[in-house]
Amino acid sequence: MEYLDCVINESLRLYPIASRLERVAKASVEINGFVIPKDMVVMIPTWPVHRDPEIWPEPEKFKPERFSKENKETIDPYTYMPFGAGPRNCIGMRFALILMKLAIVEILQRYSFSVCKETEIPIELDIQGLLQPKRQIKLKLVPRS
Ligand code: HEM
Repeated sequence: MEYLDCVINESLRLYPIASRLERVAKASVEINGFVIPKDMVVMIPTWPVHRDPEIWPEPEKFKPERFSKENKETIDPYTYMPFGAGPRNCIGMRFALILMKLAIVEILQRYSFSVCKETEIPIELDIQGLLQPKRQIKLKLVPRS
C-alpha cells in the first residue's frame, strides 16, 4: 500500500486535474515587494509548479520514489497541490484517495496492464476546464492466472 500511495501521488503530480487554482485577495497585501490589491484574482499554476525542474528533478519522469516516506517530509506542501491547498482545499481528498486505491487493488489482482498498438503515446491532453485526455486511453488487460 505504501508504494501504491507513491504511485498515485506521482500520477497526480504529473496530471493534476485542476491544472490551476484561483483565489481572490480579501485585502491588499504586499509580498516580496509585489502588491496584490484587494479583490484581485490570483492564479496558482499547479501544472508548471508540478513540473518545475528546480523543485522536481527530471520532472517529466514518472518516479514514485519522490513520495517515499523519507522523501515526502522534504516536500514543501505549496509545491504539490493536486487537491489544492489551505482551508478551501479538496473536501473529498481522503475519500478520493481511498477509492482510487481500492479500485486499483481490485483491478490489479485480476489483470495486468500493458500498452498496445492503440495506446496513444504521448497522450494528448484537453486543458479546457479540468485536465483530461482528449481521447480514450486504450490499454491491454491480461487476466492473471
Ligand atoms: C482524484 C480526485 C480529486 C481531485 C484530484 C480533486 C481536486 C480538487 C481540487 C484541486 C480542488 C480545489 C481546491 C483548492 O482550490 O485549493 C477541489 C475542491 C473540491 N473538491 Fe475535489 N478532487 C477530487 C475528488 C473529489 C471528491 C471525490 C469529492 C467529493 C466527494 C470532491 C469534492 C470537492 C469539493 C466540495 C471541493 C470544493 C472545496 C471548497 O471550495 O471548499 N473532490 N478538489
